Amino acid sequence: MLSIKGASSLGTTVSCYKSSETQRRPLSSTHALLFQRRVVRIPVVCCVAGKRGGVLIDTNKNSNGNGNGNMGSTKSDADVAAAGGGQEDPYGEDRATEEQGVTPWTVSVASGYNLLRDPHHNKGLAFSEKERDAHYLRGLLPPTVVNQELQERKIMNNLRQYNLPLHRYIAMMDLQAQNERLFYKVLIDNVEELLPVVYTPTVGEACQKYGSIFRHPQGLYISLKDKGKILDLLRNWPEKTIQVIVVTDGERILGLGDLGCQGMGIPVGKLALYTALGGVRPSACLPITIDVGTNNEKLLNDEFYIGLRQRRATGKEYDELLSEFMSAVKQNYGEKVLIQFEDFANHNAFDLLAKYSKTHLVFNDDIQGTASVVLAGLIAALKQVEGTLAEHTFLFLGAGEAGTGIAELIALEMSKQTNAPLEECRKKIWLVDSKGLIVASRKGSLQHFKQPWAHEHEPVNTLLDAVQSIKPTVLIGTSGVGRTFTKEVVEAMASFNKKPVIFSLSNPTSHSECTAEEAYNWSEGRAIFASGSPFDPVDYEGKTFVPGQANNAYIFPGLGLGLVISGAIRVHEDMLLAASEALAEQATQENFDKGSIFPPFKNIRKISAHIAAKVAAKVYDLGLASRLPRPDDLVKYAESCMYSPAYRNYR
Ligand SMILES: O=C([O-])CC(=O)C(=O)O
Ligand SMILES: [Mg+2]
Repeated sequence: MLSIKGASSLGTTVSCYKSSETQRRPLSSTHALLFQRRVVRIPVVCCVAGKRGGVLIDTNKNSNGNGNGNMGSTKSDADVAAAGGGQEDPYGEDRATEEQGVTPWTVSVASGYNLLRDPHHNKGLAFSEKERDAHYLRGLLPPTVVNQELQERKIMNNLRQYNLPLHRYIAMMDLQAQNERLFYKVLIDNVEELLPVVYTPTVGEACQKYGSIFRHPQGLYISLKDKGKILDLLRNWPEKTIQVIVVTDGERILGLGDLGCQGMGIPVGKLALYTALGGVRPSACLPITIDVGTNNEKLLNDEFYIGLRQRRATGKEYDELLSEFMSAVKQNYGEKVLIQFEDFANHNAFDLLAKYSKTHLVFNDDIQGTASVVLAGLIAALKQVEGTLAEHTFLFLGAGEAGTGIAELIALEMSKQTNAPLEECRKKIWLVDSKGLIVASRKGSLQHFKQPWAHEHEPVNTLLDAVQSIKPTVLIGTSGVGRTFTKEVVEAMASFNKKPVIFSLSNPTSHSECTAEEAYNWSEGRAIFASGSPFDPVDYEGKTFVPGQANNAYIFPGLGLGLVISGAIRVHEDMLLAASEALAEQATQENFDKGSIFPPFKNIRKISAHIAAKVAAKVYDLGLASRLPRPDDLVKYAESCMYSPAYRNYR
């Protein structure tokens, strides 16, 4: 465990120890070197409670070299709660006292001008009079002192003045870079309004224009040029205790295709949600983009493009870079860091997941996260439509990561419910790709992830013909192509289903297979509809429908929190099923009455805590947890671990 040993006066040299509760030992020479390299040479002022203070900026928060600062901790839930949010206070920052020393790994004290420019500690006008005196801020701020609530009101007021969502996005990113706690406070308190800004659909536009709106670097960029040096790059990142990494290679950003290095907006956005929705500490989150080039001609010719100007590396070159990356992550952060693969193209996504799920704690959001949220939606939908999962027939438009991932999880759940073999359950599920219905006669030319879905049937070329021939009760769009659920398709669904279940999951909004309005209008208000990107409520013949958003943002923050708090070392499909059940349980009759099969996002932190608890319980049951003992009340424990964005007082 880390500790900071006090130094009582200006300029005092601080001795460095890496300590555990029972043992202290001096730093090794390598650690000392590392330490020196990063020391910001300004006088060390603080650490003794009651003396003139300072804000500790620990620029080299190294732990035990594998990022498992608190592994095996047996602190009680109450201790964790007292630490004030986040996962077990990995830096010891909330617990430093005179009795309990903590190591000053390159500790310096932010004060004055630097403090105002440090996003982790800056409070802007909310610095109190006392803090302004203690931290050399006098004169650097106008005289007024305001609280965080007023700051939040001002930000929301400003954001609402912007007509363009992209301008709101830029303003939010600027806020994150200036005052992290205020950013999260604003996002958490206004989640329904701001989710479409920091996440889909606006993040899609931001990625398309990322080069020209680029102001300051976010996340870690690893490119082909860094081959052989990835471990060094990871060590350049200022935070050492990382719990969640979201990584993309930018090849399939939402439904927008190859955006190369500009895909960085996605890991940044997803991790903002890990913190805001799931309560993982921001300092424990690391967004990464792996730049292996892009095949997007427009970007290659764009003078503002920020990535490598070359076509994508493939084959051995690609595999070797990814393999070096995965090894470096494990070496630097240990076994328990969660790596979320995001927006990789199909041809890499399935292989990466299959390869690394055996050796790392990995999860593919587009395959597994989407599957888990859609299954939750179906479990909830079946409370309104008759029949069990196995009694329904499913048709997908799109047989990529989302389509096959959802199909597989549905089949798995069906198989668990009925004890029927998985292969039999798969036969209830049909997929259409760009070449028509996936049928047995196409097997020879199908990519491996589509093959389990090639059932006996004569060839069918169009979606409409497939709908008329298969007569599905559930139609799910994961094609990435907008407006493909035409009037004829929706009307056909409504002609043989009392309540057709229709999910248009492609993102962003412009790629949705149909709009909420179309689904309700064309089905005479009978559709049970959900979409991947948000749609406004729809009035149909005097009734207002509030369409649900079947977006993986419901699942990954809670799932990740559950994995982190239990110290999981591998992801198992039962954990995804547990997450689906937990989410489905949170939808109420009131939501159903309004036409939504999902609970509102405004309750997302509570929902995430429930998901985390169910996932963690599964991790413990499967013997894959490394954080022992198992807490008695996992929901309470999950809640107690969640980061809170309220300002801290600086002594
Ligand atoms: O980001 C989202 O909204 C959902 C998602 O993962 C994708 O569409 O790739
Ligand atoms: Mg995605």
